[in-house]
Amino acid sequence: MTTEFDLVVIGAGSGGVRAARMAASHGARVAIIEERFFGGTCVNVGCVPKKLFSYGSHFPQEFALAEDFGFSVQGWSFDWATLRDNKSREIERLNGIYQRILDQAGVTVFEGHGKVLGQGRVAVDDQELSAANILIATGGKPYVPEFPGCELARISDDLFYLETLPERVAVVGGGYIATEFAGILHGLGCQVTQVYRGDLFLRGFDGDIRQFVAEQMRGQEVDLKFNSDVTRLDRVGSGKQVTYQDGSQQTFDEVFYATGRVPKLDGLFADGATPTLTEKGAIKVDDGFATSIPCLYALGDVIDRVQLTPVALAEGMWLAAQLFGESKPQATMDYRNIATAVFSHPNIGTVGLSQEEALQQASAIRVYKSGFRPMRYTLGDKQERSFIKLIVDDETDKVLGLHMAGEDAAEITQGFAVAIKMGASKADFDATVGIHPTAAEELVTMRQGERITA
Ligand SMILES: Cc1cc2nc3c(=O)[nH]c(=O)nc-3n(C[C@H](O)[C@H](O)[C@H](O)COP(=O)(O)OP(=O)(O)OC[C@H]3O[C@@H](n4cnc5c(N)ncnc54)[C@H](O)[C@@H]3O)c2cc1C
Ligand SMILES: NC(=O)c1ccc[n+]([C@@H]2O[C@H](COP(=O)([O-])OP(=O)(O)OC[C@H]3O[C@@H](n4cnc5c(N)ncnc54)[C@H](O)[C@@H]3O)[C@@H](O)[C@H]2O)c1
Repeated sequence: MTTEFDLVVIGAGSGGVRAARMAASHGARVAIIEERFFGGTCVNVGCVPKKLFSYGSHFPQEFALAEDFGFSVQGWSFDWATLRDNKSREIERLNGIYQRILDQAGVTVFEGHGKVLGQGRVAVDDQELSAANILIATGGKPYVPEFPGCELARISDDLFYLETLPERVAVVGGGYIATEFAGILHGLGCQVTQVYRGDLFLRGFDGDIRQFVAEQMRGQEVDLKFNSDVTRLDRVGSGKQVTYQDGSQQTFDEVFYATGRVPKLDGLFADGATPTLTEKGAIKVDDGFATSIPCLYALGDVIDRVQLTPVALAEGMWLAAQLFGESKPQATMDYRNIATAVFSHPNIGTVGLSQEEALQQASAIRVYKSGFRPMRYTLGDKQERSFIKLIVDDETDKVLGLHMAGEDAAEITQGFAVAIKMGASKADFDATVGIHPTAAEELVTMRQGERITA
């Protein structure tokens, strides 16, 4: 049988679209299959609508701040339906753009469910395609643990389409999504309880940052309930009653679960066509994104390495160049020093190692910390603060980690990520003349470090 396509991609999300476009730009005959929405999680129920809601959720704070500058902003009100529907309109526009980008790149688009039938064989619903290579970029889906009443839990997708905004909300989980949702919902006026089973949320982030964000959120009157596990959910009137492991109970209007995501493999493989999976149910790939089946590749959230859009994009570009490019990229994808942000209130920006990780790799480090009240807040009694931390290898002077929580943390961190990726030393930071007055200048004016040995 002749192959119709050099590459068939299943899933038109961040990784799939980028791989398809880039492969086509290298001259490959490419098809892509999408069953739900163009642009995938990030565009439809992830980064983009989340960030739009996050922008919205800062307005009450801005109105209050405006008073300190002499503006009178009284009598404002908020209409959830306007924010939700404006967001949905913008997402529809982006869906169209994604489809057009694929068309313009010469990628053949199929709308339907993609299924791997065997080596080089893919089905789109009832139609069969043949391909020299197949790429799985089907992403992930929310995971909710099994417990009595778990069917009453809402997932992150639901937030983006809620009919009405609940007054009292519980957000269960201590990762990116739960912490971002807690900030958004609180900012939009909900009474929020974030429930986390461990001592302190945001596991994996730098310890000082985790503490700082918890203090700031408590200061904003978000109820952070740590060391709490939900054992059951019951419907009580129009509310949902949470029972905790200690027997205590609380009733909310909505309970969101953000307890991680799992790879999306539903109906993806015909019998006998499933590649090897990891213990956590992700598709197992080698350094070149090859699965255990010849010419079958996978990348993005479905391989569960780093669940971030820019990582899926980078993996897609890498693979397209590797398979079809004239010049091959570096031997393997470089996952070191990937900058990331949590769009919580306050924002977190981070790149490189946390203090805990640095102490496992270096025999001694220097830690520079600065906590301050941003100038914007100094005219009134607002207690918003920012916190910045640099971690430096004491022997080599190389900056190993940069962490910030506070206003503009994500934007500031992105710029500094270039320096850290290039291997900047603390002396390089010191030799950089700051921009005054900014919060970011703090990062090039930190002089008093504390030496800590492993
Ligand atoms: C609430 C939330 C907020 C987030 N915020 C951020 C953020 O701020 N920054 C960031 O970097 N990352 C963020 N992420 C993570 C980011 O969205 C993902 O890492 C990224 O979308 C992964 O891209 P992907 O291509 O692997 O999968 P996806 O974008 O999930 O795309 C997979 C696509 O495959 C389709 N599909 C699945 N199965 C099939 C099938 N059998 N046939 C056809 N099509 C199929 C799906 O419908 C989907 O369109 C967020 C995620 C969530 C849930
Ligand atoms: N700003 C961003 O870049 C951004 C935003 C959102 C999501 N994301 C990506 O999406 C991924 C998924 O986000 P997430 O927040 O769902 O996952 P996560 O892995 O960040 O956090 C999951 C949380 O749920 C908790 N948990 C897991 N199982 C549980 C259980 N049975 N009971 C109670 N708690 C449980 C974990 O302890 C953890 O705190 C993230 O890892 C991230 O890579 C990125």
